Amino acid sequence: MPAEQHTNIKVAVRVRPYNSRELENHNQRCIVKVMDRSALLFDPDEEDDEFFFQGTKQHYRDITKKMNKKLTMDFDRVFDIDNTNQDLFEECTAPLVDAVLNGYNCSVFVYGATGAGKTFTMLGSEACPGLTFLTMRDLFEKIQMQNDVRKFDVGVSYLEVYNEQVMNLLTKTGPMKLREDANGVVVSGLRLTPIYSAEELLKMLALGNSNRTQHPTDANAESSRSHAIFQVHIRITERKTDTKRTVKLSMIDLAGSERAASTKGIGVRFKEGASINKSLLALGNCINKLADGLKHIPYRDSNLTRILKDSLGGNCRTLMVANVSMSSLTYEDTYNTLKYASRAKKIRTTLKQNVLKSKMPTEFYVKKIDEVVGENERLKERNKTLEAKVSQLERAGSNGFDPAEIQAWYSRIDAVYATAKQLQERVLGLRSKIKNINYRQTVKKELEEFRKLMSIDQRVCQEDYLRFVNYMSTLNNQMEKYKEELPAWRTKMESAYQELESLKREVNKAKAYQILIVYVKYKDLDMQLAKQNMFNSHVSAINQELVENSDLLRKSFRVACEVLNQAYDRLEDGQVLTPEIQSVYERLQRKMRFADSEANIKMVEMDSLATNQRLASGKTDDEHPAISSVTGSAKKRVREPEPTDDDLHLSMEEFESQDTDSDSDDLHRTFKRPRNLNETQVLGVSNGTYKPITATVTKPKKMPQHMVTDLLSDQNVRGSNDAMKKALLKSNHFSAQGLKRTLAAASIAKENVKFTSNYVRKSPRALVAKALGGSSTLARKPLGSATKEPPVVKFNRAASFRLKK
Ligand SMILES: Nc1ncnc2c1ncn2[C@@H]1O[C@H](COP(=O)(O)OP(=O)(O)OP(=O)(O)O)[C@@H](O)[C@H]1O
Repeated sequence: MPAEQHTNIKVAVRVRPYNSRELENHNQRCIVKVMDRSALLFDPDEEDDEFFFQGTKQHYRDITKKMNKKLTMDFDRVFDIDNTNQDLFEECTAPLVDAVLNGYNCSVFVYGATGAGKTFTMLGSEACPGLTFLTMRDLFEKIQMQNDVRKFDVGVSYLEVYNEQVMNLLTKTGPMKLREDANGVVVSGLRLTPIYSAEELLKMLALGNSNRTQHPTDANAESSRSHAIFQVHIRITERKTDTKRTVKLSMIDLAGSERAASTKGIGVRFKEGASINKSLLALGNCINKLADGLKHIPYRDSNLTRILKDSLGGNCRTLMVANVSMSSLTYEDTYNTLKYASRAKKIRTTLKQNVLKSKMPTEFYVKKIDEVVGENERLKERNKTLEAKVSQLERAGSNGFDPAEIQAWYSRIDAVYATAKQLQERVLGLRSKIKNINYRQTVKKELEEFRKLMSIDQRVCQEDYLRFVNYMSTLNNQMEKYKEELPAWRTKMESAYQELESLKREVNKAKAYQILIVYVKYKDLDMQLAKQNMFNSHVSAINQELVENSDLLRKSFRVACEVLNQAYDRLEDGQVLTPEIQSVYERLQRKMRFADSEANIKMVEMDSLATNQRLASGKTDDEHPAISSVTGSAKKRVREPEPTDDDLHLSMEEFESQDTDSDSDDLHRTFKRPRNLNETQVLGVSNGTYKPITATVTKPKKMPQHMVTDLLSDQNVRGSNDAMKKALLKSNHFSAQGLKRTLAAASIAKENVKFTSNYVRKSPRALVAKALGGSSTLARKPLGSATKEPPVVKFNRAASFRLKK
C-alpha cells in the first residue's frame, strides 16, 4: 500500500526587477526587500531604501506616503531579482520531477498581477527557457535513464480557461466541458498528444502560446488574458512486475490577479477582467478555506478552481510561485499576492503514491495501442531474424545440424525402440516359458515310463501315476494360458517392428541421416543384445531342468545297477542262472561298454570341433588355460558330454522364429515323439552304381545309449537289396558297432558296400563348424577318403559317430 504523506503547499516568491516603465517613474520605490533565502520585507522603511544621485547615496522621504508596513514574510523560498529560471528549476521543480517519477501527482502554478513575471517564469523565452521546458527536459532525461527498468508513455495537453470557457490550445476543438469521475475532474473529449522529447514540447508550447488569448494591457504589452494549464500524463510500467501507475504533472500559468481598475478595461476587456477576477476570487476563496482547514471547499465556483482541485486539495505535491514586482507602482497587487501566498502556505495536502491506473482519455490509448501494435510487429520481425541467426550460429558451431531437431529424432527413436524391445521381451519370455514347460513334460513322461518299469507295487504305481497326471495337467494349463496370451503380444510386437521399419525409412530421408543411422544401428544392436540375454536365460532354465533330471536318472541308474548285480549274484548262488539270463546280462554289459565308447567318440568329435574353432580364432590348446592343463585323454574322462542346442531344441533361430500355431504344435510334437531320429542309408552296389536302402532307427532322446532297445522292423527298412535288408533285420541292436558286427557277420562288408547317412540336422554348432572349418558334416569327406575308397560305414550325426574304414 502506498504510504500517505501530509505536506503543505510549497510557496516560493519571485521578485522581478524593475521594468522600463517602472524605471522611468522616479516616484516609485522598492517595496520588496529580500532578506534571505526564505524571508522578505514588504514595504520597508524609506531609510532603508538606498537611492543614488550622481553617484552619491541620497536619503529622501515622501511626505505624502502613509506609514510603511515593514512586513516580514516567510516563504519556502524567496528568489531575488538576480535569480534565473534555472535557479528556480533547480530548487523548486527538479525535486518535483523525482516525485512524479515516484508516482506522485505534482502541480506548479504561478500567481501574480499582470506583468509580474508569471509567463516569464513558466514559459520563459528561447534565450531563457522557463520552468515548463526545464522541468520537462529533466523529466525526459530521467525517463531515458530509467528506460531499462521502466516503460514510460507520455502524453500532454495544453488548455486555457478564458472567460470561464475551457479551450484546447493544441487543437481547435471549441469550448470543452469538465466532468468529474472517480479520478477527479476531467475534460470531456480531451485528446492527449504523445511526446517523446523536450524539443517536441518546445514546438508544442510555441503552438499553444500562439493560440493563447493575449491582449496588451497597461501593465503588460503581451498580457495573457487566460489561465493556461499545461498537463503531462505519464503512464509508468515497471518492466519486471508489470505494475502500472499513472501520474500527472500540471503547470499552470494564471492570468494576472490585478484589480480590474488597474487594467483600465472597458467592454470586452472589462468582461475579461471581471471573469479573470471571478476565477481568481474563487481561487482565493478556496485557498482561504483550505488554509483554515475547512471541509467544504467551493471548487465548483469556477472552472479554474475545478481544474485546480487536485493541485490544491487533493493528492498532489504543489508548488506555488508568487510573482511580484519590486516596484511601489504595483504596491496593492504585490501586497495582495504576498497575502495570497502566505495563506496558500498554510494549505496541507495529502500525498499518496499512484499505483493503479487512472483513467486517461480513450483516444490516447487508441493511439498508443496502434503504436504499441506497430512496435510489437517490428520487434517480432526482429526476433525472427535474430532467432534464425542464432540457430545458424549454433549449427555452424556443432555438426551443422539443428541440435533441437536431432534431439527430437533421438527421443522418437528411443521411444519406438523402447516399445519394440519391451514387446520383444514379452513375446520371447512367453515362448521361453512354453518351451520350458514342453521340455519338462517330455522329461516327466520319460521318467514316468521308467518309473512304471521299475514299479513292483501296483497300488503305489497307481498313486504315482495319478500324481503324474495331475502334474502334467497343471503344466498343460499353464502352457495353454501362455499360448493364449502369446498371439496378442506377437501381433503387438509385429506392429512395433513395422513402426520401427517405417521409422528407419524416415531416418534415411532425414537431413541428419548419417548421425541418425549410426544411432539406429546402435539401437538395433541393443535389441539384439536384449534378445540374446533372453535366450541365455532360457537356456539356463532348461539347463537347470536338465541337471536336475540327469541327477535323478544317475541316482536311479546306480540303484538299478546294484539291484541287477544283486539279482545276478542271487541267481548264480541259487544256481538258477539260465543261459538266456546270462546272455541278457552280457548284452547289457556290452551295451554299457558301447555306450561308454560312443560317448568317448562324441567327446573326440567335440574336441576336434573345439580345436577347429581355436585354429580359426588363431588360438592353440597351449594358449587356452583350461585345455592346456589336461591331456586329450584326461579331457575325455573329465568332461561330461554336453547336450547340444539341437538336443535341447533350443536353437536361437527356433527361439526367435514366428510361433504360428503349427510351429507351436510342431514343437510340441517334436517333444512328444522321440526326435533323436537316426536315419541311415545303406548303399549296395547294383550294376556299378550305389543303390540306397534306408534303415530308420528310432531312438528316444536323452536315453542312455546302453538302455535303448533299438528297433529295426520291416517297415523302417526300405530298399531293394534283400541280403542287406535281411542282415539289418537280423540285428536287434542297431548301433554303430552293432551294425558293423551285423554286416561283418553277414559278410556284406566284403561286397564293397558303403553306409552313409542322409539325415544330419543342421545344428548351429554344425553351421559354426562349417563356417570355421570350411566344411560341414554333410560336405566333409569321410575319414580315409584320401585313399579314394569309400568308407564302410558313415553314420548320420557325423560329428558324433564316425567309423574309419
Ligand atoms: N525575472 C524577470 N527578469 C527580467 N525580466 C522579467 C522578469 N519577469 C518578467 N520580466 C519581463 O516582464 C514583462 C512581463 O512579464 P510577463 O509577461 O511574464 O508577465 P505576466 O505576469 O505573465 O503578465 P500577464 O499576466 O499580463 O501575462 C516581460 O517583458 C518579461 O520579459
